[in-house]
Amino acid sequence: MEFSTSVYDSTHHSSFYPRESQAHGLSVSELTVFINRLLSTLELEELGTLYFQQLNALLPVAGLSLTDFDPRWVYGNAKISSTLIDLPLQGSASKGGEQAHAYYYISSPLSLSQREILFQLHDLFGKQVKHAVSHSRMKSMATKDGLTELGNRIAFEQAMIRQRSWAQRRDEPFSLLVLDLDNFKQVNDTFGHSEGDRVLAHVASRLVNVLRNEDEPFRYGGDEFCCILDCQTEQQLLCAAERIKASISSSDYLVNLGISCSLGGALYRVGDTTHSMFDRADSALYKVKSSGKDDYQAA
Ligand SMILES: Nc1nc2c(ncn2[C@@H]2O[C@H](COP(=O)(O)OP(=O)(O)OP(=O)(O)O)[C@@H](O)[C@H]2O)c(=O)[nH]1
Repeated sequence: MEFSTSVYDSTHHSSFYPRESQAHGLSVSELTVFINRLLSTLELEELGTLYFQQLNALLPVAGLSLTDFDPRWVYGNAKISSTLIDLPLQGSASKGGEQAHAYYYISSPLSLSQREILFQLHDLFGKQVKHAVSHSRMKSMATKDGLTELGNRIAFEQAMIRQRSWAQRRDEPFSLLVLDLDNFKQVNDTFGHSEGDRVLAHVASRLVNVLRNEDEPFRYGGDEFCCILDCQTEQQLLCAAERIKASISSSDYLVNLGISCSLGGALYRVGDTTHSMFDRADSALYKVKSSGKDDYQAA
């Protein structure tokens, strides 16, 4: 389509806006394509700021000046006048259940037709944002464990692929720890499933707190967790396992419920697949389980 090269230059964000002189002539479908292309280049976290940036960029289409233009994020409602425009932000994060609104304070009163155009532009952009946000939520739901908020098994497998390719390129090993709770079934059986759920969430938060930023915990399934660790020697791996075990056994809540944990670890070897590495860690875990639990081993 011609406008992709003539009206927009996609090589850089700042040059991605419609050129003002041409913007007046844009049709709604051209604007939609423009906004879609913008969104496809954005990280969703940046959307809040960009939402305003793009709307500001589109204002000239309504023949508006940006002078004394003061857009703000506001939650809740405000009175609308010809110099105050209230635009609900579709799909925006809400605070206490209230939708966020963008309020535009404009120095000179707008005509009805200008306000109408502004609303239309906002609506158009808002719809794209809404789709992008729900897409991102769905993506996150697919890779996040709802109970513990850790990455789930899919996220673990994806992270392992990234980690293995990094290890191969850099010739730097990493480690995998598999953790299984001891006596967890007893909590479910004695105190009920929801207490069991609380235990799993508690263990997850302990893992998040005890691990370094470079390390990542996942809930693999049931009462089993995996940690991908930036440990390059067996000694470092065992040290991390000890730290995790100590963190679990220092929780009065877990100890009073009779919960401890068993861990098996494996260091990356050249040619390892996720499967082969997981199998080694899991067989180390199995040895710990069969020799009395509440301990760790590396394969
Ligand atoms: N509350 C709760 N329980 C779960 C969940 N997922 C799996 N479970 C239960 O977790 C238990 C895991 O079983 P096991 O690992 O054999 O139980 P365990 O008592 O820890 O056994 P050991 O590992 O030998 O100590 C089963 O009873 C499952 O029903 C969950 O999301 N919430």
